[in-house]
Amino acid sequence: MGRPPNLYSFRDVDRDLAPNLRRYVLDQQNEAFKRHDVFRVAISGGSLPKTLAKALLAPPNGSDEDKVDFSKWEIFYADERCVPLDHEDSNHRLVQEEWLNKIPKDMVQPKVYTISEANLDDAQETADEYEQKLVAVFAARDSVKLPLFDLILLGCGPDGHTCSLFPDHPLLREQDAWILSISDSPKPPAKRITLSLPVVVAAAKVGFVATGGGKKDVLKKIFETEEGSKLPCVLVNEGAGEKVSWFCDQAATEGVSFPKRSSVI
Ligand SMILES: O=C(O)[C@H](O)[C@@H](O)[C@H](O)[C@H](O)COP(=O)(O)O
Repeated sequence: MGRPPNLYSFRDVDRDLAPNLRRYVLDQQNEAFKRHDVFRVAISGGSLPKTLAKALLAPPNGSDEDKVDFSKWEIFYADERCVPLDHEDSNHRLVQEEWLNKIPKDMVQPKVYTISEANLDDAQETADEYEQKLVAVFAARDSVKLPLFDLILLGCGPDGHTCSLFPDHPLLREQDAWILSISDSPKPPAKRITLSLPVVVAAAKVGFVATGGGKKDVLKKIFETEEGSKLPCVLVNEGAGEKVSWFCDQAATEGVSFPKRSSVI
C-alpha cells in the first residue's frame, strides 16, 4: 500500500460529520466538473443514503464551491438487490425515499442508473445488463480496462463487507468483470449485484461512511489487527490507499488508535 487512507472521526453526525461529508462530496463534484463536466458517483444502500441526504440537502452557504449541481450528476448503484425497484429490499427504493425524492422539484434532477427488472431471477443476467449500462457510459470494455467513477460512496458491514463483497467470498478474486452477481449473500436478500473490487479501487476517490457503536469492533479489526487483513474493507484500503476517506463518528472509532482527523479542510 502507498499512503494510508484518511480516517475522520466526528463528534456528532448531524452537526459535524454531515457538513464535512458535504464538503468532501462537493470537492469531488467540482474536480469532476473540471475533468469532464459530469459527476459520476456510485452509492451503496444501508445507512449511507440517510446520512448523504443530511449532507447534500442542507441549505448551501452561498459560496461557489458549495453549489450542488445535480443536473450534471450520474448516480449508479455500488450494489443492488435483485428485486423490483419498488420492493422494500431495493437499494434504489431506499435511496429514493431517503434522499432523491427530497431534492427540491424545481432543481434539475440527477440521472440515476437503476438495474433492469427484466431478469431478476437470474442475478448473473441482471449483473450483465447493468454492466452494459456502464459500458455505454464509460466507453466500450475493449477500449477501457475499468470504468473510472469520480467517487464511490460505501458503507461497511459489521463483518467487514462493503458493496456486496463479503469476507472470504470467491468474488473477491474476480479481476476481470466490472459488475458481479452473487446468489449466496450472507446478508439477505441472497441475490444481488455488486461492483467488483478492481472497479472500486480504480475510482478517483472512495468514501466510506460508518457511524454508531455497532461499527466499533469492525473498525478496530479494519484499522488495527492482522485478523482484519483479508476483510473486503481492508482490501479497498490497501488497493486505493490515500484515495480512501472514512467518515465515522466517535462512537464508531472508540478505541481505534489509527491517526484520526476531525475536519476535511
Ligand atoms: O445493499 C446492501 O446491503 C448495502 O449496500 C450494504 O453493502 C451496506 O452498505 C452495508 O451493509 C452497511 O450497511 P449499514 O450502513 O446499514 O451498516
